[in-house]
Amino acid sequence: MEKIIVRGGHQLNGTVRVEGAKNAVLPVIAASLIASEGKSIITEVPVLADVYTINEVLRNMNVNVNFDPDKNTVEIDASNDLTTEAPFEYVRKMRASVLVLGPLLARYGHAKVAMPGGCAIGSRPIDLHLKGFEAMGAEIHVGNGFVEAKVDGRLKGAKIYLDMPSVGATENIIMAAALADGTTILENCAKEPEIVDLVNYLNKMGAKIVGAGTETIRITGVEKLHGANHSIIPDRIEAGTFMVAAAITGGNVLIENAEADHLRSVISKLEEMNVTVKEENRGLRVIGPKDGKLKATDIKTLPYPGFPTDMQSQLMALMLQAKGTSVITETVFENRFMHVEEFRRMNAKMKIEGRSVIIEGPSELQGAEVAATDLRAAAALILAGLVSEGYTRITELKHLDRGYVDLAGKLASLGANIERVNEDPNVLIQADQDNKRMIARLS
Ligand SMILES: CC(=O)N[C@H]1[C@@H](OP(=O)(O)OP(=O)(O)OC[C@H]2O[C@@H](n3ccc(=O)[nH]c3=O)[C@H](O)[C@@H]2O)O[C@H](CO)[C@@H](O)[C@@H]1O
Ligand SMILES: C=C(OP(=O)(O)O)C(=O)O
Repeated sequence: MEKIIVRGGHQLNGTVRVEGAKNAVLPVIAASLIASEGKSIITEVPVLADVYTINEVLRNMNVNVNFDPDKNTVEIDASNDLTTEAPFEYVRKMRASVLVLGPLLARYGHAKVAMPGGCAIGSRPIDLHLKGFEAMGAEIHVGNGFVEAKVDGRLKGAKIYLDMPSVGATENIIMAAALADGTTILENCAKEPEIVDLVNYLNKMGAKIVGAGTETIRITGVEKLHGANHSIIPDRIEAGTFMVAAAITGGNVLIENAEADHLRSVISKLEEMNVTVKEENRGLRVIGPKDGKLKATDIKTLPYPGFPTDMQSQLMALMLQAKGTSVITETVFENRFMHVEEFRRMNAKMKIEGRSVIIEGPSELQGAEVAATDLRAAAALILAGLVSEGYTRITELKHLDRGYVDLAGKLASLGANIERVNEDPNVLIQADQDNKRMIARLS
């Protein structure tokens, strides 16, 4: 079994570079399906398990996908005749597989994708995606574990109001509307930077879309789209994770390629907590409090530009070190507190009250064996391990690998005492022997 083992107590210093954004590259690769001619070359592609999965989804549909992980590029040629199905084996691994629905429906008038189930952070339905397609004239059929969308001829432009600004629904509806007959006006849509990145790519492919990054997006349908070259924006959540790593260890880290404008809510909370954040030419410099004293604060997760739910668990790790009472309220997902139990195993003092977690800090964190419950929980447990007494062992790394490129290696390059190991689960090791072995390996 693979584990990450962290020995707490090391300050982080130096420079680290963030990769292209997972949540931008997945819709961009899905959108490449729409191009009936030409080739797309996508650069700044992070080498993540999710990128391998979306590439497989496309290959399974007869798209030529050529991923060069050494160059961080993906070349995509979707000009073949494609099949229009995404089976459960992919959707189960990665919910973002549902993002092929919009592009396939736009290009072929048909798409069949396994229904995504719930996941560790909530039930995550796709009703808003489907309502949008229906408003454009598609017939939706849900049965036998699949959702199938069909339209005779082209979709029709429509006025669509989203009940909530869902990121995935905004992306799927924009992609479907790109080839619709007429204009689609999408209101109350998501404003995340990843939406803007997707729209920039679609416009390079020949689409006519305005308003991305605002509440209303206007899509004038065109007859066809072609391949285009595009560079993925930096990952604001990976950047935010390193910001917390610097802050929690009282270090001084330059996070290259971090985009300050995408991180305003995170920067503002860190500053409230007594962390210094400086904008530099190459990125963001984050310096932990000189007196070592982090201040308690409250956060409420919200759609962009509010505080991102994908940074909630990392901030929770930081709040555990802050003096006083901090409150985190999760409003985006119904059940994104699974990591609280794992933090408690590390001696964290906190309680859940409805959609909020109340944290009494600072907690004297102790190393323990903990399991990642989702991707950001994995990162948060590693962050807590950086300041815990003794060794923290984090398992279930499949979650981490979906969204972070070599997080352990990058933290080690900044001075963390951290290692990824492959341990045989059949060998039972006494705690003291285990510790001796680790001391030999890490010190
Ligand atoms: C690949 C990707 O980009 N993933 C991000 C995307 O996920 P994703 O696109 O799945 O998130 P959404 O914005 O759609 O979900 C937000 C909320 O809306 C609800 N909802 C959504 C769609 C729908 O049809 N009906 C419905 O009720 C969801 O259950 C959730 O409670 O945005 C989330 C919110 O910022 C992030 O945490 C994810 O990292
Ligand atoms: C929840 C996340 O991703 P996904 O929507 O791909 O599950 C995330 O990136 O934290």
